[in-house]
Amino acid sequence: MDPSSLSNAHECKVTSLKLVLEVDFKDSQLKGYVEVFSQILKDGVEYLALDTNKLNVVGVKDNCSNALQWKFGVEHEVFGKQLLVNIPENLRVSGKEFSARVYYNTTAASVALQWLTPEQTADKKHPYLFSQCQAIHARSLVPCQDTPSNKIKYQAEVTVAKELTALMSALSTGKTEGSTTSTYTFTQEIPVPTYLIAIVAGQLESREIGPRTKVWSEPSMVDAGAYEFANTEKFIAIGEDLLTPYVWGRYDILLLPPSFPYGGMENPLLTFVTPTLLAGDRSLENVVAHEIAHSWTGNLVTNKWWSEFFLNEGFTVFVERKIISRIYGEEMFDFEAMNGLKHLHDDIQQFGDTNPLTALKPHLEGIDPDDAFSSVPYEKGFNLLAYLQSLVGVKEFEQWLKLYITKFAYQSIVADQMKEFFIEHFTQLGKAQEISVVDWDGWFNKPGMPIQQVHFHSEAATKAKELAQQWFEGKELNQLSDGIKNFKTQQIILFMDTLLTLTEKSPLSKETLELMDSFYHFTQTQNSEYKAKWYTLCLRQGLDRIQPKVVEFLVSQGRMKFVRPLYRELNHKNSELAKSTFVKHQKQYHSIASKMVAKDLNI
Ligand SMILES: CC/C=C\C/C=C\C[C@@H](O)/C=C/C=C/C=C\[C@@H](O)CCCC(=O)O
Ligand SMILES: [Zn+2]
Repeated sequence: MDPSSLSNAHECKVTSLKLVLEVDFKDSQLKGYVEVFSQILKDGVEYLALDTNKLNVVGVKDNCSNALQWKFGVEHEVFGKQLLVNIPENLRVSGKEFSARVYYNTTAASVALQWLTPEQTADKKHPYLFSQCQAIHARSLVPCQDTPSNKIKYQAEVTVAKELTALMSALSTGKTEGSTTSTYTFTQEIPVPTYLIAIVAGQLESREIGPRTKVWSEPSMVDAGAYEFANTEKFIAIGEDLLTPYVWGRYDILLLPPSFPYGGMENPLLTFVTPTLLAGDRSLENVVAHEIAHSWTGNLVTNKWWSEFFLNEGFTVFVERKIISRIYGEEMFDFEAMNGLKHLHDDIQQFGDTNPLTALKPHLEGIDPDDAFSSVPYEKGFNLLAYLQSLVGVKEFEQWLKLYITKFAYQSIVADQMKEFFIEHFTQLGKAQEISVVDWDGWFNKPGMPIQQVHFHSEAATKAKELAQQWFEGKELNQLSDGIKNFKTQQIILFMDTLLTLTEKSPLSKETLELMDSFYHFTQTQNSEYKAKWYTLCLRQGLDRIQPKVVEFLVSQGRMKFVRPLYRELNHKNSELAKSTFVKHQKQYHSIASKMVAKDLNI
């Protein structure tokens, strides 16, 4: 049973949803109904239990428009409350089908949704709505069995003001025009977990960038997006070559307003991405490779519970790095692995290395998945796969990965199924001895850094680290003016990251930082990754002139990867400024980001 859901998919399983919703910007709510189609799995089951969170339910009817009895369960602060729909007695038989139409509206407290005023958008002309359902927020968008263990098909009819466009993580099937509104229809025929339901409504334009790909965004950003993500088709083709054919049909990208709280979200057919990826030189495109990789790992083979999240993310990081290294050279795999280890190390320090949440398979009973989120499932998960690959060989492991996708596609699985399939496959290939050294229990359940390590090697990474070491030691600094001249973006990021680690205990002088800035012009950068790291370095070393730039960055975007650590750093140096900035701008962040920053600042 999924500890993060209050639903009863094991007794009465929802098979599909039909959403009929109006996007009401005046009252900031979605309103209408959802038709819930389910199948009875257990004789005598009395209720269909759906997850809801901060939804207002108006009534429930059966498919002949007769009222059905319903009630709410007790409210849980994190998990919301059950909507219990009474199943008519004659249908309480295993194998029977039951459908219920729930009339409802979302509320201002529905966490999944962010409603932006025109002023909060890039173009400032029209309001904008977007959703973020992972991990357990779909229940604040629609009553549903909000557990990744259950996959459903969905259809939708969404009505918006005529000047706006609605899109979903589903195939667009049509648009009908009324006098002041348009109604868009969608269908998602491949069963998906509810965390992959997504909706957006706003003034949207698109540019075609490949045979199955458009970039969508507000008009002022769409050309920049089309340029930045031009390699999308190459990434999909490599994904297909590495794994199996791409089954979703289209792969479109939605470039969101700056408050989108994540780098990207793998909503099927319509990846959501942050505009902080717009570096102008495609240097942050690995996020798109990552989201594309989810088309297989996560969206086809899905973690059954959130405690198995590394099956989504660790596998996806692994495939992302395979894709990137096929284009930019094999060394990139090790380079990114080294970079990733640094982030893993930082997050484990932040949580504490005996913290149970740093285990690959944490226990999440009673825990808000947003609180458990870190780079652990991403990077420790990646390291497990890199380690397994090192035992059996690259070709053999890639072959196994294809078979893994083929075997578990369309299912939700747990780590033990992956483990058993790995052992079975390589035992059959005569590699039982090679794989007998794997400490599965240690990998899955021990907190802290990986217990069995892989040796990664990259010249490019070594150069970046050496330059950081030179600055740290402070010898012949005047000769370092060209230090990053031939560096790729990822090397500059690693250079800064290494400096951040080196200076944890022994800071650089302000003069040294100023010299570095005069050489490398980091304060002027438009690259969001450089900004985040440079500002952290300056704040830590007490270079106070950076504080206004930090505030400017904090209020110009809401990606948690940047705002959470930077608010924490600013809070150490200037708590008054951190807190007042957050309080003043809190409303412009997505509520997930706002919730997490408020916790970080103890507000
Ligand atoms: C073991 C961890 C337990 C539960 C985590 C499950 C879900 C976490 C939830 O809070 C949602 C996460 C959504 C992530 C979406 C995209 C990320 O891959 C983005 C990574 C950071 C970034 O680049 O901005
Ligand atoms: Zn991911």
